[in-house]
Amino acid sequence: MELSAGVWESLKAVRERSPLVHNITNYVVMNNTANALLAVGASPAMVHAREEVADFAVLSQALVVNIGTLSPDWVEGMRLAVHAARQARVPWVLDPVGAGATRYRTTTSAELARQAPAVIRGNASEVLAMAGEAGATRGVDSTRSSDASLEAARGLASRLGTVVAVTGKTDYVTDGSRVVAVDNGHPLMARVTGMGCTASALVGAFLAVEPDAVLAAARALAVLGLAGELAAEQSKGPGSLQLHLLDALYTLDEATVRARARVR
Ligand SMILES: Nc1ncnc2c1ncn2[C@@H]1O[C@H](COP(=O)(O)OP(=O)(O)O)[C@@H](O)[C@H]1O
Ligand SMILES: Cc1ncsc1CCOP(=O)(O)O
Ligand SMILES: [Mg+2]
Repeated sequence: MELSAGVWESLKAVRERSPLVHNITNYVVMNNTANALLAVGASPAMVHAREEVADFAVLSQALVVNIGTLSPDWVEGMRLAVHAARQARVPWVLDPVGAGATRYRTTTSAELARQAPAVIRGNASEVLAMAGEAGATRGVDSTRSSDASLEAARGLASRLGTVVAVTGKTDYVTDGSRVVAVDNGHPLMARVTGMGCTASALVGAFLAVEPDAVLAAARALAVLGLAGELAAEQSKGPGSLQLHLLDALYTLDEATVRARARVR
């Protein structure tokens, strides 16, 4: 199948099956992420207590672990959720927010990355840091282009036997040998916090309906990027972009997806 053509099939499947997506994510983005998952047709739940994460992970069709506002209790919850998800063969996504900025973020990301995530989705700085390049990260935003981290993404994917999705102007998804690029998106997206976190959450929803993790991630990123383009056409700035993005995710139709998804 031509790569862009599969985007609609997966979006349709998410809408029809409404997968339950378990998120352990950060305080900053919980609301945006849950709303984006609902808008795309999935069913979000934000569940992080150590006492319940394992039970919840096995009820879900995908787990998304985002270390954005990590603390020891939460990291323990992440470990328990990932362990349960792996046992139950529930695919899971790692978002290593701010990897490289502090030792705690870098070591926690590295530890979780060894637990067979289906996809690691990060920005260029985070992927470079996870690949071992010191000094690539300043905070949670990227200082590098996705192009500059593609080789690091390939190496990381090969080393871990996983799929790495590095986002930015162009998004790249790789398992170390295959590389799929997604050209959808808009620069205004980088001015709204939680856009990458939303990307990771949508990757979770698409993994629930598409077992090929490279395709699932690329299709999710195409949907988010295209929704971002449509939203930007109606927005004066980041505030209205956030609002219009949810409407665009909800109203995306087959003709628009087939005409404008740019996956190669
Ligand atoms: N300059 C840009 N042009 C087009 N799309 C962008 C740009 N920057 C970010 N995006 C899009 O915004 C989403 C979030 O990515 P990114 O900003 O890389 O993550 P993070 O928020 O984790 O730093 C991705 O889907 C990406 O394609
Ligand atoms: C600002 C911030 N600080 C800690 S987590 C977070 C959200 C980061 O979200 P994203 O990586 O999607 O921009
Ligand atoms: Mg991020």
